Amino acid sequence: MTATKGTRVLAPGTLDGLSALVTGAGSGIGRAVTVRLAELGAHVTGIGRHEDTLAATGELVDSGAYDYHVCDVRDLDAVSAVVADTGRRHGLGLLVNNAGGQFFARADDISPGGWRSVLDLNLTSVFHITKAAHPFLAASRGAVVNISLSGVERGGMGMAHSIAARAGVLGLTRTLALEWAAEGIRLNCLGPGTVLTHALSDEASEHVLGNLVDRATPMRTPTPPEDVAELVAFLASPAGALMTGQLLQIDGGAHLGPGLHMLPEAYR
Ligand SMILES: CCCCCCCCC/C=C/C(=O)SCCNC(=O)CCNC(=O)[C@H](O)C(C)(C)COP(=O)(O)OP(=O)(O)OC[C@H]1O[C@@H](n2cnc3c(N)ncnc32)[C@H](O)[C@@H]1OP(=O)(O)O
Ligand SMILES: NC(=O)C1=CN([C@@H]2O[C@H](COP(=O)(O)OP(=O)(O)OC[C@H]3O[C@@H](n4cnc5c(N)ncnc54)[C@H](OP(=O)(O)O)[C@@H]3O)[C@@H](O)[C@H]2O)C=CC1
Repeated sequence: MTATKGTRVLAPGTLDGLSALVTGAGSGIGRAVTVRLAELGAHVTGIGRHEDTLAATGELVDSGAYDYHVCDVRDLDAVSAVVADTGRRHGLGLLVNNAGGQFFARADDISPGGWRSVLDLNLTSVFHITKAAHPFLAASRGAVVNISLSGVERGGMGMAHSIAARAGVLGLTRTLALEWAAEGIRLNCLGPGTVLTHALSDEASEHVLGNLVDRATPMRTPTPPEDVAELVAFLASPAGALMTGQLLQIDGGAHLGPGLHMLPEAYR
């Protein structure tokens, strides 16, 4: 495995005056996105369930550039209220739907409750948050970035619920890109490959590093969260003004390889 370091290319001040809302801002990709948006001049409001991690993200950015709300994105009334509060106080030029996750299991082992839980987190919450953000995004001619998965269009073993949810998000993204285009609102999906955040640390490293990175990623490198953050910032910047309805893979070519599967036997 070769690891690349995150790369910063956008100029300081690129996002001056932007107000952004980032779900899952307390860790991993969401934290990297929050830090980079703030560095580029944005004000960021973070959402997550754990106050300690959300507060720790705040220690990485200039004071005044960040605030947060403790909220479960599956609590649709509560999260809609957070979106409205943020929009009223700061305006809203960028929504990053990043909070997400799943357990890894073959489809036969996913119960109705397990299915509902993952769909609620990765699809239903995205619909409601984005809808709540609509009036504020219309006022700012703003943008939405939905964090998806590399390979969402091809399937991934052990992730039937999550892949179905992210495929739903892709359909939602493209539909709203059409419905809201006249208001100047743009929506895109990013598909990271294997990102070595703590969320994957419970998985056997032999599988994550040996199979997902070395065997299933043509460039044999994980995706740095900072690279995902730079692409989010690009899409929010004037340079992304004509990009909408896209799924951008940022995965070292993993979508072209044998697939990212969460069942190790897929690689035997
Ligand atoms: C192409 C590919 C690209 C692949 C791209 C490259 C690799 C990608 C790797 C992706 C990495 C990430 O996304 S990392 C990101 C994020 N972090 C995570 O995913 C960890 C967080 N995960 C979670 O919190 C949970 O999985 C999740 C279900 C979403 C949380 O929901 P809840 O808190 O509601 O969970 P619970 O109440 O405990 O359980 C709800 C139901 O789910 C069932 N359930 C929970 N865990 C279960 C398990 N291991 N096996 C079976 N069933 C399970 C329970 O039995 C319940 O069902 P009933 O008993 O029937 O009611
Ligand atoms: N790591 C990887 O390899 C890849 C990850 N992704 C996706 O990127 C996104 C970020 O993942 P990553 O940074 O790796 O993992 P993390 O687990 O670090 O991030 C997930 C974040 O979402 C928040 N979150 C989870 N559930 C909820 C909820 N119900 N309400 C509010 N916030 C919630 C968590 O905060 P808290 O627990 O405090 O609520 C956490 O900050 C996810 O959608 C993931 O599926 C995509 C491709 C690959």
